[in-house]
Amino acid sequence: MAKPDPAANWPEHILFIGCGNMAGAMLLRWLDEGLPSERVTVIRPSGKAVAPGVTVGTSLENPVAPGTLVLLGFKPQQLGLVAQDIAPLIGEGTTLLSILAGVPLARLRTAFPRSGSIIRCMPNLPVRIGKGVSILAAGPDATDDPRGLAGALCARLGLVEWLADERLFDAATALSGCGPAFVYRFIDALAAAGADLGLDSAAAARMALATVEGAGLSASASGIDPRAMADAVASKGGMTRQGLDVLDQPDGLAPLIARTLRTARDRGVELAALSEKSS
Ligand SMILES: NC(=O)c1ccc[n+]([C@@H]2O[C@H](COP(=O)([O-])OP(=O)(O)OC[C@H]3O[C@@H](n4cnc5c(N)ncnc54)[C@H](O)[C@@H]3O)[C@@H](O)[C@H]2O)c1
Ligand code: PRO
Repeated sequence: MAKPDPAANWPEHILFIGCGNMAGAMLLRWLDEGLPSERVTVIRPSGKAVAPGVTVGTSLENPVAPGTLVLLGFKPQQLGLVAQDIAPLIGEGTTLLSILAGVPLARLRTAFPRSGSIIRCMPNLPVRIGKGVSILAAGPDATDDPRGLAGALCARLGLVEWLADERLFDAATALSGCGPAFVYRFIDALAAAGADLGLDSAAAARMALATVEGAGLSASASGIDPRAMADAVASKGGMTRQGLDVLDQPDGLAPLIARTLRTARDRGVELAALSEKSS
């Protein structure tokens, strides 16, 4: 039987424009998954190495070859300045995958008028271990192959959700793009509350992290609704219900999280405006 080709099902080339925390996590996961490193070029002002075998440069000098997937991994506020330099080098046959928070497809098309299909992607940091979430949206000018390519690449990072209505992109970003930070805050708060009750603070931090990890994994393994999972923890007449009653008060956890997501979502509109101003 023929050996599987490790280079199969990857784009001919992936060009990263900017490769910090988020794009770096995506790249390292794809390399772990078998993406041949010689197919990757990274452009970043620092010129610092990313991973063995990956070519790194400080600026884009030559036209990008058709068949290349170009991942935009810099900050939304830098769009105008970066596009001014690189857009003339990105033409037909390329696919643009943008992870820029807040920046709509229409703005990306204006910045990269000659590029092939443009797809918006909102990943989150757990992609590094294949447990991420990637939200995807494409405009009507995106053809089937680039959509399939983006979907397949993101499937290697964890859950993929396509959004039919791009207007919900900032809401989805607030939930899963920003979500890990909100969960990390919860872990911190759980640990601090335990320490406040007299536990050793390092032990409380270990317990809080393992509790959130175990709770997430068991909810996803069981497929049971989290509300029912909470009820299973709350023995009748026991301690948990008293705690849940505090969280469930009218000014408790639900309105706090709703306000958190709304505020994060609304920043997307401001980022879109800043991406307009940066040219
Ligand atoms: N951090 C996250 O969890 C997360 C999640 C989803 C999406 N994003 C998006 O990812 C993008 C990057 O965010 P980050 O948190 O990784 O920030 P970061 O600061 O870690 O990375 C930004 C990268 O852009 C590079 N850069 C700066 N100027 C550049 C230029 N002129 N040309 C090319 N590269 C340039 C920097 O060197 C750096 O590597 C943002 O658009 C953000 O909205 C981030
Ligand atoms: N990090 C990016 C931001 O904070 C987008 C989601 C997570 O804007």
